[in-house]
Amino acid sequence: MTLYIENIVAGYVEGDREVPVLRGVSALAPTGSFTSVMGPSGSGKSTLLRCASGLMGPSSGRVLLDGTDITALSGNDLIRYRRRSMGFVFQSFDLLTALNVQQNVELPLRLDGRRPDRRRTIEMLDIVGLAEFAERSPEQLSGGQRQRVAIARAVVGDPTIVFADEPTGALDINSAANVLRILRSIADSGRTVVMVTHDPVAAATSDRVLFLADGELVDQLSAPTASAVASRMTDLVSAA
Ligand SMILES: Nc1ncnc2c1ncn2[C@@H]1O[C@H](COP(=O)(O)OP(=O)(O)OP(=O)(O)O)[C@@H](O)[C@H]1O
Repeated sequence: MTLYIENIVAGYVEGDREVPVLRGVSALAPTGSFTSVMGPSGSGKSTLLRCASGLMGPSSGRVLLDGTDITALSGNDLIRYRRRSMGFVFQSFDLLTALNVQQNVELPLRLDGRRPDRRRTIEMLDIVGLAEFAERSPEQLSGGQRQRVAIARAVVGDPTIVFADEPTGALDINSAANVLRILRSIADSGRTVVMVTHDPVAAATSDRVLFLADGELVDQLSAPTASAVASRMTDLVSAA
């Protein structure tokens, strides 16, 4: 699924004034591509991801997914669209401890009124190397394992686009590498992946890096290497 963000302006209301965050951002993520979003703290990365995934409405601009303008969808249509087409992975995993691993993975399907197929759930858990953990509580898993469960949950509904907000932020180097390898393979299987990260090594697994500064897209890097990403970030932070 091709994501096209067109001239997004967005902010937050604080008291009686609107604080601007994104000041006209346009970007393209083609089908099957893996895009990273980087930038100094507070530059608007998470806000961009929220707008791109319909979690937050921009004050102007459009978000087109294969030509569908999701900013024009309302209420239930937007919820349904998000449940059918999108997968989400967050830094904090957000697994429910009252459910076991299998039930956590199946939750998005149940929320969408779909009947989970245990074979498919186990297949998803197998992809992230956790098939034998299906009956466990998330509390019995390490951080890296929890994040892999969250990825299985993100892809169980066969989304066409996956959004990840600092998916490796809470992980050690080995677990992070594992999670990045899985995200890379999700993109290689034809889904679009968009990831916010602070880590140049993580960004280097993607096809393209978008650099935000103060709510504007200031640079892009294709076929990134960790050192090229790190040097652009250093430039951005010293310019801020
Ligand atoms: N819910 C909110 N209400 C008000 N202001 C917010 C809210 N969320 C974010 N902001 C503000 O919007 C700006 C951009 O935040 P955002 O989380 O998009 O930045 P970021 O680049 O992802 O930052 P970080 O790297 O620190 O996570 C910040 O100044 C932040 O304080």
